[in-house]
Amino acid sequence: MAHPLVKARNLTVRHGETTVLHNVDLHVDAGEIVTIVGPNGSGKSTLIAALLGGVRPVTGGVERARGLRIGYVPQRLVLDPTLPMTVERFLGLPRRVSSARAAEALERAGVPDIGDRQMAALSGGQFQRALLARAILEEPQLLILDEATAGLDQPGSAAFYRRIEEVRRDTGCGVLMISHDLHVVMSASDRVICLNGHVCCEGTPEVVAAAPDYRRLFGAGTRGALALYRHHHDHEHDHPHHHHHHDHPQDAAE
Ligand SMILES: Nc1ncnc2c1ncn2[C@@H]1O[C@H](COP(=O)(O)OP(=O)(O)OP(=O)(O)O)[C@@H](O)[C@H]1O
Repeated sequence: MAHPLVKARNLTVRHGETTVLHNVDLHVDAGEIVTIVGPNGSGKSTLIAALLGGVRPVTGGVERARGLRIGYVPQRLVLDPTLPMTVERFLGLPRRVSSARAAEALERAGVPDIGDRQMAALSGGQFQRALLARAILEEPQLLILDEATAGLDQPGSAAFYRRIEEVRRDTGCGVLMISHDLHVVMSASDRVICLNGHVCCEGTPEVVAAAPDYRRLFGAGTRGALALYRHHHDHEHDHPHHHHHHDHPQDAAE
């Protein structure tokens, strides 16, 4: 295996008395799109916080490639709606960037014309694109997105993920994201990790969609997502990889 950008090994994390993550292993290589799916409260955000270094594991650890540049798109960011701030100025926080660089990042994020708009006046989709543009400005080797399409409609989130794929293609960055949008996940990811306090199953979207643990967690959503995946990825089912742990399946469920 090539040197991963980030690698978590045997990660166990507690919040107070509750063990939120049990022995989680995960890695992301350059150029691949890895998506974490899992029910509410299954530890997805906690896992990302641990990878970013914001949460200390009880056991195990996280290795990042030396000097790794990470671009992070949060689930949401609340700005004071009365605060006047243009998109361009927002992109210059915390470090000022030239107008040319800001414009290029907006172009990459698919919203070339919003630089002079007020942040408070953006639609949900435009706002998330502005967050993506800000993450791109870091020239990340690893882009991490925590439910970046929450609140977007299906075409909006599909368009957002297409942008992510283009950024990956153009820059070669690795992408790690959390998503609840199973249809899109199944068509846009190289690898899917199904989390429920531990890694229930992982592998190509097709392998995960067929896994009993995934079906038990997501039930009816599975078939349509898989059909869509087959439609987009006909004949691209190489290197399936998939493992199971049947112990404590509901540990982290709320
Ligand atoms: N700072 C915290 N202090 C105490 N408990 C926490 C904290 N953050 C998260 N938890 C708990 O840890 C568990 C996992 O939370 P986490 O936010 O990682 O889940 P998630 O999979 O991202 O959920 P969602 O899909 O709802 O965003 C939940 O039971 C949550 O209540």
